Amino acid sequence: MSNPYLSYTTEQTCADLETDVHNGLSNIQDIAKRHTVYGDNDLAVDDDESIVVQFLKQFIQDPLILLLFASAAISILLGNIDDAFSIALAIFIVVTVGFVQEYRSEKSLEALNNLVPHYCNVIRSGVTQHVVATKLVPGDLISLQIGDRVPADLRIVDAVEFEVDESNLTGETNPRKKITEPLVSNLPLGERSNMAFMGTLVRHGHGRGIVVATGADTEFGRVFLTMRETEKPKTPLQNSMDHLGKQLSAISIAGIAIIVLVGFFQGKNWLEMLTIGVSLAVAAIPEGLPIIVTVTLALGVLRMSKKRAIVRRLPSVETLGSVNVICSDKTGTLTMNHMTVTKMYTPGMTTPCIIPDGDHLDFSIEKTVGMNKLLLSSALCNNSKRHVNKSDAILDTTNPWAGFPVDVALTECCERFGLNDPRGSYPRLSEMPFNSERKYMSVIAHYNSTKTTFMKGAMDQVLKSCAYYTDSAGTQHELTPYMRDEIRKHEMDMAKTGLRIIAAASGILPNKLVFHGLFGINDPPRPYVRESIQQLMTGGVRIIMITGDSIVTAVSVARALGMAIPSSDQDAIQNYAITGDQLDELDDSSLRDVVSRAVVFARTTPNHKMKIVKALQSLDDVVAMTGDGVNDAPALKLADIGIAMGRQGTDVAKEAADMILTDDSFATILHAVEEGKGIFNNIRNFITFQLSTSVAALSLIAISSLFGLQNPLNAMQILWINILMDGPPAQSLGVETVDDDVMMKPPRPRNAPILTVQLLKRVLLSAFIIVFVTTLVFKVEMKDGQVTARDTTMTFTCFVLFDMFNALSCRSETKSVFKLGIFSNRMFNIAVGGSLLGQTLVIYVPLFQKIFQTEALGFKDIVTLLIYTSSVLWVDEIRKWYLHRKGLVRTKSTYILGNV
Ligand SMILES: Nc1ncnc2c1ncn2[C@@H]1O[C@H](COP(=O)(O)OP(=O)(O)OP(=O)(O)O)[C@@H](O)[C@H]1O
Ligand SMILES: [Ca+2]
Repeated sequence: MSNPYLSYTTEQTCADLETDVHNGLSNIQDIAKRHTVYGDNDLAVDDDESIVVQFLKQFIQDPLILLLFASAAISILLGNIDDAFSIALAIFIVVTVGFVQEYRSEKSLEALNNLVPHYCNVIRSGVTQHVVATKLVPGDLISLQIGDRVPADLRIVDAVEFEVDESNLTGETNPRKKITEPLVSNLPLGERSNMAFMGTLVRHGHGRGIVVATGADTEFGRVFLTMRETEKPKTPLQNSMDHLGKQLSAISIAGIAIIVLVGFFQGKNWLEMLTIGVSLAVAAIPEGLPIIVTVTLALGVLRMSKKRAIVRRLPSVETLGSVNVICSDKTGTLTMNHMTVTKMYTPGMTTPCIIPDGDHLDFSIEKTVGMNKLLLSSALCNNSKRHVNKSDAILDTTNPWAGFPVDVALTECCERFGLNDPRGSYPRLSEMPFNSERKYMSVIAHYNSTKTTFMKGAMDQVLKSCAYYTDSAGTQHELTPYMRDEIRKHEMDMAKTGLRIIAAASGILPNKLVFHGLFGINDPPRPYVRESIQQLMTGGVRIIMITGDSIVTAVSVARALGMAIPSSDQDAIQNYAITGDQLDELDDSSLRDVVSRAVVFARTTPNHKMKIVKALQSLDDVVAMTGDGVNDAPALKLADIGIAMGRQGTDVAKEAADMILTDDSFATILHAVEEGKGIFNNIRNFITFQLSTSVAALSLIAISSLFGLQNPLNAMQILWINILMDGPPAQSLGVETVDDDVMMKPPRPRNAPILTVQLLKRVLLSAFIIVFVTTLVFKVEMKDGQVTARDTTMTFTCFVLFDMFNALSCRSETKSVFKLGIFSNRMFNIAVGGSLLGQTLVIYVPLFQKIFQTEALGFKDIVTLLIYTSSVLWVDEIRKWYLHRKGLVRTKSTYILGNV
């Protein structure tokens, strides 16, 4: 499809869209009007099907429901209007429960899409504003820089080394260079070099563009709409649920066929047998299972987002529970990224000068000429700036500064020494900006009428370019090897206390600079990080720090955070820490060896992250990796869980990540892993519940058929049991709060099956008790040889109460429900309360009595049944007690005791 804007000049584009190439749109009413015409700039599409249609569809989708309809129709033909009515009502209830769940699952999935709002910089009335991308309209002028996500389809009007990665649209992995000149109008997507498309990512440079299409009109919108028609990919868990469902269906259908045949040869009423058979099929097949899994995952994701971890893809929730290595950035994740200069060193000092804490400008440190030179270099080679007014500080109104935290710390230090911003007095001619590969920043400025280089950065980088140094008096000397060692020694001493070291220099010849000294910058650990690391480690998760800082600083910080690192520096640096350069020297097998024990990776560039993830994965580890920069994206994609920083992170990192931390804090990762493990446990719990009910219902009918007894439950009753099993009680097990003990258990191995032998044993044990006691109750009630309403009511109620007690004990696999607190899961209380209320209506309200063929039970009956049916809970409590006694369960308390 052609696009006219391709062949327009930038002026023609602006004229066509009635906008301005410098100031953007200026008229608020005009913007509002465009917004009403074009709508929000997002891809939310209205559901094309009404709820009613969706609901009605449910009736014809399931073959079992159709079979039930058939038996209702046959009943009418045979004149059993009552039966037909009952069956119809049952169908209605079963379908409604199914529909409500499916609808809920869809709604919660939709809610997930809105968790990560996209922001962008739009220029309106000549002012740059940071706004949510959905508010954009055609004609808006957008400013883009490296790391940004393109918010709509744009015609580029300004491009400086502007390169955009369009792989998610065109599949082309090399970034495409963008230009402003007009082209011909019918180019394929990949060659439209003067346009940028929604959802693509800026890899280099910066530029500006005019919005020419928003929302569903964008190229991405078109792809998205066709993609929606293809099926959504399922998570591994959902797939194995589907698989399990199919297996169970096959087994149940075979079983049911036998039951129906046997009944038929025993000369039972064939229509009744058919109806029971179909109802049994409806009940025994856990068709609700995949939906409950989805809802549980989605609700888990919503819960996590409240704890500031946004999971972008459902499968990640499952993976989180298996993570056994977390590789974390240091600055900003483990530490606050709030930096202050606490020490200064100039050559010749015996000990560094300590800068006292606090904001006071009046402190009694004598500023030597050498210190002045050090400060001046750091002030000139600096990009921090104070926000002029509040609206500049869009992201974080509490922070009055913009710029790298190191730059801010240095400027603040200069201010405290009374050195006001000198950048105005010495105009900057050129700049080498700081980045994590380069590890320094340098500028050339017009200083005392000569072009002078000012440099600051990691010490090795700076020292490499230096040939001289200044002493305290400001006198220049040659930088002898002895002096280099002396400086290194001081750097070491400062770094050992966890300070980040920045060196500064200046000079006329760029490779013969004059070294002025060092700053020691403190960046305190974030609160709760130490505790989180401790908890993760006791849960069998390894924590690795990856940082651009020096090895000595990094080791010191790692130790302060309680990471697994020995207290001797010698040992630590030899065996537990490694630099990026050393990493590059290793062959594959020694790389694996290093990666399997190292705790600190220092002086790394983003490319090292890839190497580390690959090596860890080759050791079969499940790796979580944090990152924020453009260059972190490949590692984030490769990691099993890529984690991007919500505040510091670029859009590129966020798009590549599976999870986003909205507070950038390491402690949040702990919460997410906890939830991930917890959700998986919950899923196992409701599977246990559903399976045991399903097995029990099937065996109950099978056994009574094989022994030639009457049917202990009628079709309506079986369908009612199905609602309890597939419906609210099962769902409520999925929202059980995460147990503290979850972090004591080691991560689940990759691809570990859900159905373990242990789980199956538990299912069979519970099912056995339910079947045994229910059959007994039925036998006792049937002493007269006649099946009366009372008999089935007793059996039916017995089964339902069993189900409730079973659900209660399924709330945890290993922990006593009395320890969990019987009433601690609110949704469970509501679900079980509702089920019991429903059961009461079914046996006491005349209309329902007729439908379900029940009759009122006495108080004594109910008490007896409660005593019988609670057995399933008691037996499971004994099982749990036994597990603990045998020490088969690791809990917080046993762990603490074990450590005393
Ligand atoms: N603004 C800056 N100007 C000059 N040099 C800097 C600046 N910031 C950091 N450095 C130097 O570069 C080194 C690496 O910094 P970088 O920001 O890449 O690491 P980091 O933030 O610790 O990495 P990570 O966030 O992955 O933990 C630092 O040790 C410091 O010496
Ligand atoms: Ca079912």
